[in-house]
Amino acid sequence: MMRPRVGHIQFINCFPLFYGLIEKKFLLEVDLIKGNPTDLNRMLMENILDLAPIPSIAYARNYKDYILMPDISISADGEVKSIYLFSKLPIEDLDGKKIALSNISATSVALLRIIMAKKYRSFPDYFTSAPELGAMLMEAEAALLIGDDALRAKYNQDKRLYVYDLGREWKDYSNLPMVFAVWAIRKEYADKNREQIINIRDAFIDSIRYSLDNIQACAHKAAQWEEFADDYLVDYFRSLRFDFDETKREGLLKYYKEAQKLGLIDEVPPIDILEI
Ligand SMILES: C=C(O[C@@H]1C=C(C(=O)O)C=C[C@H]1O)C(=O)O
Repeated sequence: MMRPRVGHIQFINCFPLFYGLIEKKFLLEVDLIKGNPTDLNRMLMENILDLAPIPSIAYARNYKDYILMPDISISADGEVKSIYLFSKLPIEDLDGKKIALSNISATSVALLRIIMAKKYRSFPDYFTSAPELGAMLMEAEAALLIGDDALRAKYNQDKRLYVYDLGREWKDYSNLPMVFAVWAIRKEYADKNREQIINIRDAFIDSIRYSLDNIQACAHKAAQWEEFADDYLVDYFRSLRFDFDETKREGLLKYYKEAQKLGLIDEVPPIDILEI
């Protein structure tokens, strides 16, 4: 039998999922393929992967081919600490101004458009850019970074800039958590491989629990090749949410409804979760 082909987001936010797997040697039983979230979605579409974490908005665009893994997501209920708008002006003053968007983000790009339109009644002039803050701010009034780029830029924050956490902005607007990534499974694969999926789900849940129980060691390892102090990542891992409970699903549905109203997705998909 083939080993399941599982995607892995190459961001620090996924480290707690990964750390326990390394420690417990579960990695030997799956083929783990790394990439950024948008690449992983493409590989899932092309049947190079069986299941993968993907930007939550990518599920809305491909839901007919996918079913969702229960119980895991990458979410935040308030501050996310790795999705920031860095701005030269207060956010209230960005209507009609240029905003540079990280080209590795899908979910947060749409989230920013929603927040600007609904919370601030602003319609900036958006353009996509490589995720390099200095270069972005040469051309734009504000810049959106996600993942490790955002963690690094915030760690070395330029005090002249206004900084807005999009998890916080969303919570203030909707009073709900925000789901940034979901685990999508190809439907064909899900139909035939229930046992494997249960094993993978359980391994991830064990891994997250192990990582959070050993959070100092986990953060120390994640910070190994970075300039961050361990505690910066301890704090980060504690603000992320890795479950996919009722209120997360409610938050996700609300996000999809808002995205659909702004024409960012064609339809609001059902939150179709594999029953296992
Ligand atoms: C929390 C994060 O969520 C990520 C944000 C994504 C996006 O904006 O498209 C996609 C996947 C998530 O890993 C982050 O990377 O900072």
